[in-house]
Amino acid sequence: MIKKTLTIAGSDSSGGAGIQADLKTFQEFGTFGFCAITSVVTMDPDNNWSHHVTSMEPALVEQQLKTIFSGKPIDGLKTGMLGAIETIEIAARYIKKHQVKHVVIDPVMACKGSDELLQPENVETMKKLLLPLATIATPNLLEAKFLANVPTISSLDDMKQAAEKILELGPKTVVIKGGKALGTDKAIDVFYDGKEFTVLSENKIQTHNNHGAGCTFAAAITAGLTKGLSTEKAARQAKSFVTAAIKNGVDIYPYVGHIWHGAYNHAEKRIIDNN
Ligand SMILES: Nc1ncnc2c1ncn2[C@@H]1O[C@H](COP(=O)(O)OP(=O)(O)O)[C@@H](O)[C@H]1O
Ligand SMILES: Cc1ncc(COP(=O)(O)O)c(C=O)c1O
Ligand SMILES: [Mg+2]
Repeated sequence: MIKKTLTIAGSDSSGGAGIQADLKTFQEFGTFGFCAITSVVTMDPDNNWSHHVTSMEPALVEQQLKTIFSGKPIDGLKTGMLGAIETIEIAARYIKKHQVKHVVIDPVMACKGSDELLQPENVETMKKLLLPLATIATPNLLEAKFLANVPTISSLDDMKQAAEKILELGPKTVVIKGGKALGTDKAIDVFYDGKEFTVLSENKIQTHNNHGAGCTFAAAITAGLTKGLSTEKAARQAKSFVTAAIKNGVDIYPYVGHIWHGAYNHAEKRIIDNN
């Protein structure tokens, strides 16, 4: 039976991140994708592409979840941008009620190129209600800094220490994405399950086309988990998948460049195969 994967996240009107990234990735993995839209992000081409988030009414998010969960069980889900605080509470309630087996919490707080938190008021609720439900949490460096409550993360050692602190918030595993932001030659992520640190490393690609990388990485982990991979294997596969997507990115807008979610299967012809 085809695996059913759900994203509870925002819509990125520019098409590269958010639910757009998640659904495209779910499709590339051969899973059946669902989405509950929490918010809509628009970018202003007349004002330096500044981002604007409009949250959905929580009651409407709940109606979406009610619809989705009235069918056969969802095998795995991810959360991304969450909109209103009440939406976080609703999402946590549905995850618990339906005992979703694989839960990936991508604690989206900001968009690339900005250190400004889009919805700072959401951070505490996300920490308290969602992280304890996570099979894996996937913060980038900025998000890890806020979750671990540390002043900076600028080395592999800092990443490991932050990972230990984030694990105390309740997720079973955490992968901190060093990505482009970490000043290393390689694109390094630190995976930690409470016992061992595993460093996931790929060549760093010199490109601006990385919009949507984090969402795609988390969606790929979600799909991999539903197909029976261990958390570490799912993260490794997601890393290869997103690296191909970054390498084959596309220039569509003058401000940010998008990754191409289909690159692993269609440009590199490597074909995800873990049915
Ligand atoms: N320029 C790059 N070259 C190779 N890998 C990258 C690059 N930028 C990001 N990555 C990888 O993409 C994934 C998403 O990371 P990142 O872009 O930091 O997340 P986010 O989009 O949430 O900020 C991680 O595996 C990271 O290491
Ligand atoms: C709806 C939405 N979710 C998430 C993100 C974060 O995207 P990324 O995968 O680049 O971290 C964005 C960025 O614009 C967004 O618009
Ligand atoms: Mg992100």
